[in-house]
Order: sequence, then C-alpha cells, then structure tokens
Amino acid sequence: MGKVKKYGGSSLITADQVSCIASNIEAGDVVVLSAPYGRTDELYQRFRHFSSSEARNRALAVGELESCYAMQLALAERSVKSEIMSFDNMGLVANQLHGGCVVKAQPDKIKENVANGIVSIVPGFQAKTETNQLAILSRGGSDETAVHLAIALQLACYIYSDVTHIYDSDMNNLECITYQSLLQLLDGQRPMNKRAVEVAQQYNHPIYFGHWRQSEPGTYIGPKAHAALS
Ligand SMILES: Nc1ncnc2c1ncn2[C@@H]1O[C@H](COP(=O)(O)OP(=O)(O)O)[C@@H](O)[C@H]1O
Ligand SMILES: N[C@@H](CC(=O)OP(=O)(O)O)C(=O)O
Repeated sequence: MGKVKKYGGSSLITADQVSCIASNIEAGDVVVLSAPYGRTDELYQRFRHFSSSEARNRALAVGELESCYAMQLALAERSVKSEIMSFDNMGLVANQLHGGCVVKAQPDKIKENVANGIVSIVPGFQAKTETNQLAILSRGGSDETAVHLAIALQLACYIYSDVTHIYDSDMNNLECITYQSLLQLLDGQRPMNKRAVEVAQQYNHPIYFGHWRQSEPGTYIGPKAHAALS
C-alpha cells in the first residue's frame, strides 16, 4: 500500500538530499514535493512586477517542477518507475487562480498509479481552477496538497521536514500532538501550513511528521494526544 510523503524545501536543496529521499520511496508511493529552499521567494521577487495571471503562475511553479525532475532522475537510478503529475491530472481543484485553497480532490490518475505500483511525483503548491487553468495555492501550500491527496486516496500522510519532531514552546520534542494544539503552536507556516492541519482535522486524518533522512516519523498529529506512531 502506498503512502503520501511530502518533502519541504529544506529537504530538497542538494542532489544528495534528493538521492537519500529516493532511497526511502517505495512502489506506489505518492511523493509531494516543494521547491528547493528559498526558490519560491526568489521567483516571487523576480516576477513581482507582473500582475496575477496563469502565465505568472507557471513561472512561480517552476521551483516545484525542478524538485520533481530531480526526484525522477534519482528514482530512475534505483529502477523505480515513476510519473510526474501535472496540475491538470493530479485531481485537485482550487477556488482561486492565486492564493486560494483546494476545494475538490479527485485524484483518479494517481489512484491508478498507486494500484499499479508506480510512484506519482506531485508538484505541490499547485492545482487547477474550475476552468482548467494552473492555480497557485497559498504559501506553504504543498502541505495542503499532501493532506488532500492522502484523504482522497485514503492513504497515510507523512510530512517530512528538517527537524525530527514538532517541538513545544519550551523546545521539547513531542511524540504526539492534537490538531487543536498544533494550530495554536504554529509559527506562521512553520513547520506546517495551517490550512493543511485544518483540513486533516476536518476529516480526522492523522499526519505523521518527521525528518527527511529517516522513514520513521517523530510526531503523530491526530484527534487525540496518544502515541500512535507506526
Ligand atoms: N514548533 C515547531 N516544531 C518544529 N519545527 C518548528 C516549530 N516552529 C518552528 N519550526 C521550524 O520550522 C522549520 C521547518 O519548517 P519549514 O522551513 O517551513 O519546513 P519545510 O522546508 O520542510 O517546508 C524547522 O526547521 C523549525 O526550525
Ligand atoms: N514552495 C512553496 C510551497 C511550499 O509548500 O513550500 P514548503 O513546503 O517549503 O514550506 C512555498 O515556498 O510557499
């Protein structure tokens, strides 16, 4: 059974990091990738003088695509079959062209890949509008991509970052945390996107949070604060 595994920008800076992550990917997994750390900020800076349009969205989405191509190369070296999904076949519909959120998830093509043992590489932070244009979600939106796909596919959701655990306000590592407590703890979009946690809470779908280098997660995020790591 595949898993949804999301890797943030801090996990995707070097080719070595991508190769290490590839060694933890299994047949049928759904790998959601962000842009390499800092890349999206650079892209927003570079295209700041242009007004919002689908063409500007394509430019802003380049960082996530870079990560996807790097991952496909690393998986191919390991003879792992993969397919890079595009905004119009990943099955996510957004409510706005830019800065909105996902309002519909029907990832039929990814479901087929999971059943066939093919790894789906999904550029995070993007979706399509009702009129089939490339939409860009709000900042940190790759977490939302992962949570929606995990819920729609009924697969376990792993969010990997550059720390082993979510920590509390005294910097103590937490083995488990409720959605509610995490929402209070979030510092802007770090270490997770607020909207993604709200969606997981709405559907009671657990999230496993951990470090990109290891498969085993550190913190369980769920409806109750009990340790349920597997
Ligand atoms: N309560 C917290 N628990 C864990 N990490 C936190 C917390 N608050 C802030 N962070 C910071 O969030 C960072 C990860 O968030 P971010 O850089 O957005 O990750 P990613 O690149 O994986 O999307 C960590 O390096 C950590 O410094
Ligand atoms: N790259 C996008 C989306 C994202 O989710 O990033 P990260 O997973 O690195 O927080 C952003 O910077 O907003």
